[in-house]
Amino acid sequence: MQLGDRYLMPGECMRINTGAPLPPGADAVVQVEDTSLLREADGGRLEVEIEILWAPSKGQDVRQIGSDIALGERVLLKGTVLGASELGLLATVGATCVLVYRLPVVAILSTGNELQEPWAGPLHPGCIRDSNKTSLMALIGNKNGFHIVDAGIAQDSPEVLLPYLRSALSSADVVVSTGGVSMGDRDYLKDVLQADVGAKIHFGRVMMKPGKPTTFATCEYEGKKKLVFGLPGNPVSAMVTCNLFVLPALRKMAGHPSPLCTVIRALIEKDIKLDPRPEFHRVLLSWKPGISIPIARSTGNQISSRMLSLASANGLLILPPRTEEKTYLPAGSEVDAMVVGQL
Ligand SMILES: Nc1nc2c(c(=O)[nH]1)N[C@H]1C(S)=C(S)[C@@H](COP(=O)(O)OP(=O)(O)OC[C@H]3O[C@@H](n4cnc5c(N)ncnc54)[C@H](O)[C@@H]3O)O[C@H]1N2
Ligand code: MOO
Repeated sequence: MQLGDRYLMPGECMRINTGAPLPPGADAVVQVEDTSLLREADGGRLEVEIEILWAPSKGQDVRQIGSDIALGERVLLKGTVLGASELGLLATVGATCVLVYRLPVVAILSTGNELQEPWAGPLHPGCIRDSNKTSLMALIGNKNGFHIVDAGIAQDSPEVLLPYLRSALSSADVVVSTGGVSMGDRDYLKDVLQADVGAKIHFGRVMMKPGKPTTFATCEYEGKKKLVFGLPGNPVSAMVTCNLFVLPALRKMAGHPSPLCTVIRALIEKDIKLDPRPEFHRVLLSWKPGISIPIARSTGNQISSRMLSLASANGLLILPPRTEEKTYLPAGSEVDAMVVGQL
């Protein structure tokens, strides 16, 4: 008998697969393993009589029409981030064309005479490999899904920096540079931004560790508003300030309803000395059996050049500045921790 051939009468049943429509007249589904075949015909091709081993109840294993999505039900709210499940929902209802925020394009620029491309062979005297661009491209692009442009490595001179900056501004909505924002005599970024690009510097120093020289500017370029984040050159400082300033701004531009990083409470494993600046201390957060709050283990020496302090970290403890009365936090203290990696 084919589905829809005729109405099922009491005492009759039909074999169907999961998800198939219910034959007219049927009001319950019994799993095949709860039946036993009593009689067959046509050399086993026809099932004539079965026994149902457990009495079914009405409506058993039947998904009512509208039980997943009711008629007229709203499947997504405006401002929802389209993750895997949300995209699947849109596919389910055939909504293949939806209005979305355009993701910002981010140009990433390294600055410094001492920088060599990581693939450029052995280091020349006095040089180091540019690691910031790789880290930031991975964090902003691969991990957070924004469009990125490699804006190169600019030498520390206004004449070289300006064309790099112009090209970055032209190709992106947001420019993220590293280096050249502190007090050195070759730190030209702020000057070039103000004098040559007409940018407004909103802030150029922040009371935090790491990240003191973090700079934020906006400008009008080729008729469009652009954002410029001048992050410190120290590799840890660049990554921490990217998490703190750049990613929330990008999420906001992309219409994210909650652009800030997730902050949870954690217990510090050992005493931590406080710094005169509020500090973002790199830690590994993990849970011990029977304790519901995570334990924060410091990743060791916190100097802002030491990427090893960040490589294994999944959290940044938000530590208060040192005062005369409070110079350290004792082991077991509960503090806020920003989540920056897989927990
Ligand atoms: N007189 C002062 N000097 C410094 C201050 C200050 O307040 N007064 N602040 C210090 C702090 S804190 C930081 S952080 C650094 C940041 O300075 P810049 O942002 O101008 O960065 P650079 O001097 O260009 O570089 C610092 C450090 O990082 C290395 N670096 C730079 N770019 C990269 C890269 N792409 N990949 C890997 N490493 C990079 C660079 O070689 C330097 O060693 O200023 C302090 N000084
Ligand atoms: O503020 Mo800097 O980023 O500590 O080294």
